[in-house]
Amino acid sequence: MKQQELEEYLSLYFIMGSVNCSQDPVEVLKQAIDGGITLFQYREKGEGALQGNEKYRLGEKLKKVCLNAGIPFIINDDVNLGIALDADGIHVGQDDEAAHTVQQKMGNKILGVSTHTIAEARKAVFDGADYIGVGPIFPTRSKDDANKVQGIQILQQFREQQITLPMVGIGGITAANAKQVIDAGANGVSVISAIAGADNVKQAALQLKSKVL
Ligand SMILES: Cc1ncsc1CCOP(=O)(O)O
Ligand SMILES: C=C1C=NC(C)=NC1=N
Ligand SMILES: [Mg+2]
Repeated sequence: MKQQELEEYLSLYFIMGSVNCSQDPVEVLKQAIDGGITLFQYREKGEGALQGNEKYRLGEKLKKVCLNAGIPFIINDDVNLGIALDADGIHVGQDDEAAHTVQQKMGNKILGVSTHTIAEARKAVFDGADYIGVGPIFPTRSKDDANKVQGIQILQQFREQQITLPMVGIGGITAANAKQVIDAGANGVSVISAIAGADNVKQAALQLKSKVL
């Protein structure tokens, strides 16, 4: 996929698993798509997350929704699930399978890597990542083992250090702070609770979308 095309997909990158939703996850995804999300990551993780066949079956349903909407479907962490579901890409953290082996397994699928330091960002570039997730930018309650809060300056620092790879900010991003994340140099924002936890999911996505365009 061309860098320019991927940068557009990264504009409003919704991440969600059953743990993050009070409503049916399939309905939440449909409403988020109606609200204008541009990319989706299935991240089934944390207390009470689905496992095995249940995880696979929900993934299958969510992938179908993305396929119908023309939205790329990314799997978090679980490379085998990504391959089994023929996902459009995989997102891995520093403690997951190494990016370069995932690249080999997934062929020319989208490869995203979580980074928290300039060294990790440079390694992700070297390993062939297509984009990097950078954060947590603001305090977050959606990841219990999140690294320390970085603020938007980490995004500015990465650009100053000539990291030109597409990148999204993640962590505590809402309609109130999304614009600063873009102004600091991110190509888009990654969001879990501001959309998945909203009473009106479609409205929440629409509001965020208006801040990142
Ligand atoms: C997966 C992840 N990585 C860094 S913070 C985070 C959680 C983001 O969730 P929220 O958008 O609800 O703060
Ligand atoms: C931890 C993460 C960081 N960034 C992105 C985009 N996804 C993740 N799961
Ligand atoms: Mg991970």
